Amino acid sequence: MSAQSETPVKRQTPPSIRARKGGEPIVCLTAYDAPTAGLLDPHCDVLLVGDSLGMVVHGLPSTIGVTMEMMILHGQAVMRRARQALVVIDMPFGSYEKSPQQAFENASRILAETGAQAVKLETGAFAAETVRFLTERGVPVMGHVGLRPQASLADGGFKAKGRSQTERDRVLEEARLTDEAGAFSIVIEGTSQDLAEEISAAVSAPTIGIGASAKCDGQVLVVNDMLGQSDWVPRFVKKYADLRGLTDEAARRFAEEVRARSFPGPEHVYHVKAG
Ligand SMILES: Nc1nc(=O)c2c([nH]1)NC[C@@H]1CN(c3ccc(C(=O)N[C@@H](CCC(=O)O)C(=O)O)cc3)CN21
Ligand SMILES: CC(C)C(=O)C(=O)O
Repeated sequence: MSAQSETPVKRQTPPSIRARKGGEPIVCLTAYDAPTAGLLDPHCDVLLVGDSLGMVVHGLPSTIGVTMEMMILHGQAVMRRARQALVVIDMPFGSYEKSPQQAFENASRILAETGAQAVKLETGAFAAETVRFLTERGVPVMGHVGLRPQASLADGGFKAKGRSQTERDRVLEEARLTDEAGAFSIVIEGTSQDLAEEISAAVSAPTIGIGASAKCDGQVLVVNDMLGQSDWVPRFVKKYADLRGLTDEAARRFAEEVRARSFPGPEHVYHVKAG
């Protein structure tokens, strides 16, 4: 091999992520566009094209209005820059609930049109049959239990889970069913630490927490939230940067310089000789 040739990168796979159960924590962030995917890829095991993009990128009030077309378009953008991370794409509300067949049609379309390696489904008890149908047919599935944003209409908002024993038992059962149906990993969102710990111990798939404590096999956050770019964040978010502050200050300085006619300067002007 010549010195110039690029070393081929080995990409994470559903089995390589599954093998991380109880081992080195799985690092996951959401990504919705190509440049962000390129910046995050060297640091992450998994990049999730979450349906949170409806709220974070498109300004929708919830994830209910997100479409297959939106997921595919953003999935394609992320796949153009993700090199070694496993890329997982959310199935939007309405694309998988009707039947396992409907789920397979839409999941296979997402995989074929984006080149991503797996899909994620919010897995209430009803979804166990669907997860099995997909995994048996070659579609790697990430499950998602606890606070399920696509259930926000039925729940009356985004509600953390695990407050009553009945609710704890139900979420634990949903995680067990998702695991038995063959999911290669399971997101646990918005639960008490006890419940997250109990689920993580009960399932064979690695769990990836968001607002579910450190007692999971990995962690995920919405990238715009951890960069300090969102105007509102759930309380489980830690901000690692202040992009709102940086953006506001940069826009303010640009406006000031345009109004003062000090931008553009001589170095930003084309000097084309006449003739
Ligand atoms: N920007 C953003 N970040 C996210 O993490 C995120 C989204 N959007 N959109 C999709 C889902 C929705 N998520 C949410 C949305 C709201 C709460 C929330 O309001 N939590 C309350 C506690 C609710 C309760 O009392 O049970 C909180 O105070 O954080 C939590 C997760 C997580 N996901
Ligand atoms: C918050 C993560 C887990 C998610 O499901 C999303 O980004 O939609």
